[in-house]
Amino acid sequence: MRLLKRPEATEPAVSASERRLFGGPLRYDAGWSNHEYAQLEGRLLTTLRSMPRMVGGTLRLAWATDRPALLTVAAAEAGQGVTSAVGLLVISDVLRTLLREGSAADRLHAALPALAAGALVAVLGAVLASRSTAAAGRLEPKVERAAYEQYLSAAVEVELEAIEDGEFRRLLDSAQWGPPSARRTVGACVATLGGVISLIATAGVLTVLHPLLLPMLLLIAAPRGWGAMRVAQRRYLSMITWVEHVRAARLIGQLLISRTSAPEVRVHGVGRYLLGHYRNMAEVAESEATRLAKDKAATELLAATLSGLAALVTYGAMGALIVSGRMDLAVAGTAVIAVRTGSASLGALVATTNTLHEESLYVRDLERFVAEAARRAIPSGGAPLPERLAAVRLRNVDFSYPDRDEPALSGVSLTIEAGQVVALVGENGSGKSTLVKLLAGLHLPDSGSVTWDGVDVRDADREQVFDRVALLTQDFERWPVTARTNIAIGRPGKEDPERAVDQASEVVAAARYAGADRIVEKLPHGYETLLARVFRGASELSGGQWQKFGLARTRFRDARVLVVDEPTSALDPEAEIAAFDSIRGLAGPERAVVLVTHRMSGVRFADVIYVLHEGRLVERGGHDELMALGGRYASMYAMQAAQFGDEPRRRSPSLPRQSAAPRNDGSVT
Ligand SMILES: Nc1ncnc2c1ncn2[C@@H]1O[C@H](COP(=O)(O)OP(=O)(O)OP(=O)(O)O)[C@@H](O)[C@H]1O
Repeated sequence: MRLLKRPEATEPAVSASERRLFGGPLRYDAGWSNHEYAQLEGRLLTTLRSMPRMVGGTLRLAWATDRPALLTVAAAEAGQGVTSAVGLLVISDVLRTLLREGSAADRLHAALPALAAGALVAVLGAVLASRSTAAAGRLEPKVERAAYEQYLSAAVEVELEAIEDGEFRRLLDSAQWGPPSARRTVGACVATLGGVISLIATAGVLTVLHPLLLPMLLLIAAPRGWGAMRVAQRRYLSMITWVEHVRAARLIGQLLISRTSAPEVRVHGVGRYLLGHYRNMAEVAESEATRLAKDKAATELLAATLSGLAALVTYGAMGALIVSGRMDLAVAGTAVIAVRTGSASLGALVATTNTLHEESLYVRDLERFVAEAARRAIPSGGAPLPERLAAVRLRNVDFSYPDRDEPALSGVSLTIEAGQVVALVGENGSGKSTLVKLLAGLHLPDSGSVTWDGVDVRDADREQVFDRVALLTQDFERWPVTARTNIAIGRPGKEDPERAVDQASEVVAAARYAGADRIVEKLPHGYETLLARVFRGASELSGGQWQKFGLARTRFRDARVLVVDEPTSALDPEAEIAAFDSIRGLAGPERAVVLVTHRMSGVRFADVIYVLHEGRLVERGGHDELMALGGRYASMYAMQAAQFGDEPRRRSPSLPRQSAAPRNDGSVT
């Protein structure tokens, strides 16, 4: 039986709103859309055959997290199957005793031991069910937690390049549904196991009672099973096809309530406009829900009719067998009960099998992600780096992003020495941030080398490379934690409870250094103020105030190479001057500062200035040297100075087409 025919009607109608807002149906570039194909090709046998492989991963996880709970569930479910089989045999025995000849009192008396045994078996069944529920309840959250930990730890260990790769991100996206699905898979496994065992038990008893009873049970249960499977499959297909539409409607809802859109929503009247589109899209989605409900009702009615007809045939056949003396009345009575319970459990089994299949699709995504993440993980171990830094060298470095034809860096060679303040300048997209990521070991060069005191980053223990870098990037993280932790998170390892006092004073010193102490003074709970407006009692900072916290964090990290990328973009003029002073002060005999900025005033003091243009290094030298050269740097500087009219224009502010000639190795003469 084919599980699913793809009815044309499930294709979402593109609403006028979707067309207007998104130019057509909104399709998330998400990995889970792959399931559509898995489902479309699904057939009952294929589903059943793939089941052990698909639930294997979850069961292995359950085995690893709580072996006793898993064994308890399995034993309790098997025990319940046995009790239900014994229960049926007891019923048969009781009926046989009650239907034989003799006075009612005698027959009842004779049936008492079997009745008592039946009661005992029922109690045992209930105890086993409660044991199974308790153990499964203990197991499920543990499996979800273990799966989520597996997901998160795999994600944090991969190379940055993987995180920026669209394919990998799709996998990352689809795998996030894996942990809750693993939890539900445990529940569905338990239900399926219980269903299978009780079905085997019922089938066994029926076969013992009369060989014709088992085929009869299947005849009655099959239509209901088919109906349950069909409804579940159609619901799933509809969910897959319509989820994009539902998400699009939800996206509009989020835009209406988000903080950043709030001013335009009000002033530009975007609120009423989007609300109308939301209603329009919701109505289209409701029509799909109505279609599904009608389809479900029709399927269930058809299944019930077929099942009723099968029951009629079965009971008719049983009647004929009884009349012809080929079936005992007591056996027939037991058979009626067994057929009813058996058909109900077969229907439930089909439904749980379907759930199991659905959930395990998501768990399989998680498994694929974990395997791929392991393949793309940052290698652990490697050559150690010397404790004191002498220099970091880039030699003939080429680097391209996977989805770009043009290289982001091409033949770049430069040296950063301890004690230096090195500035990287260049127009937008010239490769400054990319260079910084290579320097920090976040990306590896396609060719050429990056060496830390002679050790190639490819061979180095990357943890040691990271340990020696402090990063203050343009989009540095504004952690939703307290002011203190926002600074201390710069070096989480310093959070040793035994040196809590030291740490507190270091946080204060770092804040003072960056000028963040004056901000803290005005916060309602000082350093213990939570910085995230979304939480109750928290405070929010302005962009410039956050930059001061970023600088304080960098200072607190106290690394060998401090990289500061556009650290003053949101600062007022006074704060900017102070920030550049602080940055200059960060350099020390064993520490280098790499400054990336478009503020030419902040670059003047650098020991060496490197100018990048379209991924190539085109100029290098001190401020005076580069001004005298009259190349790209001099033009950029003159352009900014000219805006204030306080510096004589040395030349036209337009950038030169050809600046100082780069040497073959990418460095500049
Ligand atoms: N993650 C990425 N994936 C693909 N291309 C990227 C990525 N990051 C940067 N690029 C591209 O690489 C080139 C260099 O970018 P980079 O961010 O290094 O420039 P930048 O000099 O720091 O620019 P800006 O001054 O605007 O910060 C640009 O063409 C940019 O579009």
